[in-house]
Amino acid sequence: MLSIKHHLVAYGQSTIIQDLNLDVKKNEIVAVVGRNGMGKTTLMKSLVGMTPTKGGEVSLDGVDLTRLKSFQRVRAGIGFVPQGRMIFPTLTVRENIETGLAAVGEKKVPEDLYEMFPVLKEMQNRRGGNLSGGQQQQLAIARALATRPKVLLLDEPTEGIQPNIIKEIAQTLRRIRDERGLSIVVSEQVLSFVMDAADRILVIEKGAIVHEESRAEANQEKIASYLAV
Ligand SMILES: Nc1ncnc2c1ncn2[C@@H]1O[C@H](COP(=O)(O)OP(=O)(O)OP(=O)(O)O)[C@@H](O)[C@H]1O
Repeated sequence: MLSIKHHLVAYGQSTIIQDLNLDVKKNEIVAVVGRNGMGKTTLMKSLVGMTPTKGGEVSLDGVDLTRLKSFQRVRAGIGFVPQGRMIFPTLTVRENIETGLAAVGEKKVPEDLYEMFPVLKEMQNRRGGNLSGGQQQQLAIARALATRPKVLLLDEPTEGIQPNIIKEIAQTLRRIRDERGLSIVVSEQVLSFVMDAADRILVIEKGAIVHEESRAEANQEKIASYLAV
C-alpha cells in the first residue's frame, strides 16, 4: 500500500529523517509516536510533499510519488490533516470542505461525508472558527477525506483537544478505516489515544524508527519510556 524506503529529509545541513523505512498495509492504522522535535511533523510534511526529500522512495499502490509535487500526491491518494488542523476560520464549514474538493476537481460536498460527520451538516453554514476544537478536527478530517485518499496522514490530531473528545477521535479513525477501507498513519504523543486507535505502534527518535510493536502485544511501559522527557 504505502511504501517508504530509505527516506531522507534534511533542512540545510541538518538531517531530520534518517534512512526511514515503513510499509503500511491496506486497512492498517499505524501510529508514529515520539517526543517533541523527533521528526514527526517533518515526516508527515515530506510524505505529502510540503517539505522536499533528499533521498529514498515513496510509493502508494505501486505508483511512485517520489518526484511528485504536493497536489499530485493528493490526487494520487494522499490525504493530510495537519498539526493544529489549519481550517480556514472565516470560511464556512461547507466552504472549508469545498477547498478539499477543489484539489480533486469536484464541487459538491458528497452526502456520505455529512453522514459520517452529522454535526458538520448541521453547522455547514457556520464559520469554521466558531466550531469547538473537536468539531474543527472533524472538519479537518472531512476536508482531507473529500479528496478520496487511499491513505490518510494525521499530524498530532489530539493536540489541544479535551481528554473526553480524544477518545472520540480514536473511534472516528477506526470508523473511517472500517467504512472506507483506507490506511491511516497518525503521529502522536498521547499513548492512551494510540492504544485506542492504532493497529501498530512505531517509536521515532531523532528521525529514525527505534521501536515497533503491534497494539495487541504492546508493552505500554516501554513505549511510555520513550515519550518521557
Ligand atoms: N523549517 C525548518 N528548518 C529547520 N529545522 C527545522 C524546520 N522544521 C523543523 N525543524 C527541526 O527539525 C526537527 C524535527 O522537528 P519536527 O517538527 O518534525 O518534530 P516533531 O516530532 O513533529 O515535533 P512536534 O511534536 O514539536 O511537532 C526539530 O529539531 C526542529 O527544530
